[in-house]
Amino acid sequence: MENGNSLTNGHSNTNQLSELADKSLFISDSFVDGAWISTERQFDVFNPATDEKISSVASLDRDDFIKAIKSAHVAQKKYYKSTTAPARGALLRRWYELIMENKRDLATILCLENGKTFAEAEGEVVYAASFISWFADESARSYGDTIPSSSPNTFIYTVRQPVGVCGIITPWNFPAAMITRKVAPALAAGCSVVIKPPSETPHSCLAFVKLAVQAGIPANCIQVCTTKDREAATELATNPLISKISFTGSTNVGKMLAKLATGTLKKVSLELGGNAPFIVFDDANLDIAVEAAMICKFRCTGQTCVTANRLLVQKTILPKFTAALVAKVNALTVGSGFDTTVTQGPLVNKSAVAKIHEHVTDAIARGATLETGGKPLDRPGCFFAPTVLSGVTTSMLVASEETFGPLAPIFAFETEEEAVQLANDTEFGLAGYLFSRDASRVYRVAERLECGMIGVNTGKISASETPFGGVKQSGYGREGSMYGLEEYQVLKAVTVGGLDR
Ligand SMILES: NC(=O)c1ccc[n+]([C@@H]2O[C@H](COP(=O)([O-])OP(=O)(O)OC[C@H]3O[C@@H](n4cnc5c(N)ncnc54)[C@H](O)[C@@H]3O)[C@@H](O)[C@H]2O)c1
Ligand SMILES: O=CCCC(=O)O
Repeated sequence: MENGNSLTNGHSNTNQLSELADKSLFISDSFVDGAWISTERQFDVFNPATDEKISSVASLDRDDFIKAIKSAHVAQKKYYKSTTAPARGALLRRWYELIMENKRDLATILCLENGKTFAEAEGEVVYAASFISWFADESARSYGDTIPSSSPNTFIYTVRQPVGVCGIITPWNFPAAMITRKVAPALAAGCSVVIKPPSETPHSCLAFVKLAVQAGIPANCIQVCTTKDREAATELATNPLISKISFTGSTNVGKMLAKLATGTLKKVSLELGGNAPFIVFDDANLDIAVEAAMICKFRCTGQTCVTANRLLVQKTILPKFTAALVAKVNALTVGSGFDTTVTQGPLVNKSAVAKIHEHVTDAIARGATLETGGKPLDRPGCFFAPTVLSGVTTSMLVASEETFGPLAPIFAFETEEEAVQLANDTEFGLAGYLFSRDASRVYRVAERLECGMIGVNTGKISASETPFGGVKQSGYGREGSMYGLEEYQVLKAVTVGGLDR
């Protein structure tokens, strides 16, 4: 035991990989122009629970990206012309089924490279597959309009057409779901994609793509360019054959890519960082609020963009809420995600550990109280003790920066007005949460929070049917839901004149 959180030992890569039922799903090549390709230049991938090297992966250069984009451009035209929307839906349905059949292997690969617990990894595989299932159905529900014309003998209608070749760039925290949430609607719409997966976790993407090809998705319509060369990856934002770029990741990189994309006026979707407020009013059901805080804060070891970054708690219930949260945090078990007793995996790398440590040290230096945790764990891997701080104020780093780690900082507030003001005092606007049993207050506060997504009396807001996305500097565009398909489409208006009526 350390800091109240129990520890378990690491699990080696070789053991986990030898247990894959289908070993061919563990791939270290890129997939370009319908072929698996390797390169002399490679980058290494590490197991964050043990620091062991897992693999060396192909590191593509700009010319490889250009080749993939050209090939995806030719393929997209053929794919759209030769498939109906229901036929594209059927391909996605088959891909979904193959993912579910290979769920354990996919979760093993994901757990190994990302570190999240095996249960969470399996959960992510199912979550990732749910977007494919959703867009398999949505594919056929893409409607245009008929429009009464102001000119005689004229008829106007609209059609939704695929935008073209899409560049997809994703982060490591959800190595599977961030890819399927983009690729499934793109393929459903009749687009082709060139994916640049994160260099920390490329293997999940490669395994998913192998299954897509097995499902019958035309090979050149789904290309994967693994690389450590970020310059080369910017080709996705500048190449004129790319019509759309969809990015999930940090706000700085998103802004830089959006600027590059204006050069050729690409359609752009950005799912960026967050700084979610989690407001607990004194009329809330405390058990529900504490349980939600645990899910929302400590899922994926605090490395989700919708994680509760700031816990705002009404003064009257502060001692009770803090004690209940600390008790739950002390019951967490930290270690390798493959250990079934573990509830908290490692952080993704050493710099993630350094960032949370900086936030904790800064907050304590400025007067916060350490309730539990507070330091990196002295063992191999990238571990930080799950931490609760109370007495946190807006002068501290954690108030304005996304920690992206297992740190629950508690701020106190007195009035509803103050809570809303504190919650909105950030440049970000992805998710927000509020806990109250007063229906009018729920409506009022949900209306005033400057966020793209709100959880009321729940910490779970992500689902394939719910529009996912932010406002302010958390980006624009919506993923999943009935709105997700149109991000990959353009609306064409057809005016037919000279009709004989
Ligand atoms: N809003 C959302 O839906 C969402 C979801 C997950 C993560 N995120 C955010 O992502 C961040 C963490 O992920 P990260 O550290 O991987 O982010 P990141 O921006 O560093 O990287 C994201 C992706 O962009 C690539 N990349 C980085 N620099 C690039 C460049 N110059 N040119 C081209 N590609 C480049 C990376 O290799 C990776 O594939 C957090 O801020 C988190 O909030 C947001
Ligand atoms: O980290 C961001 C995505 C997580 C989610 O989809 O809930």
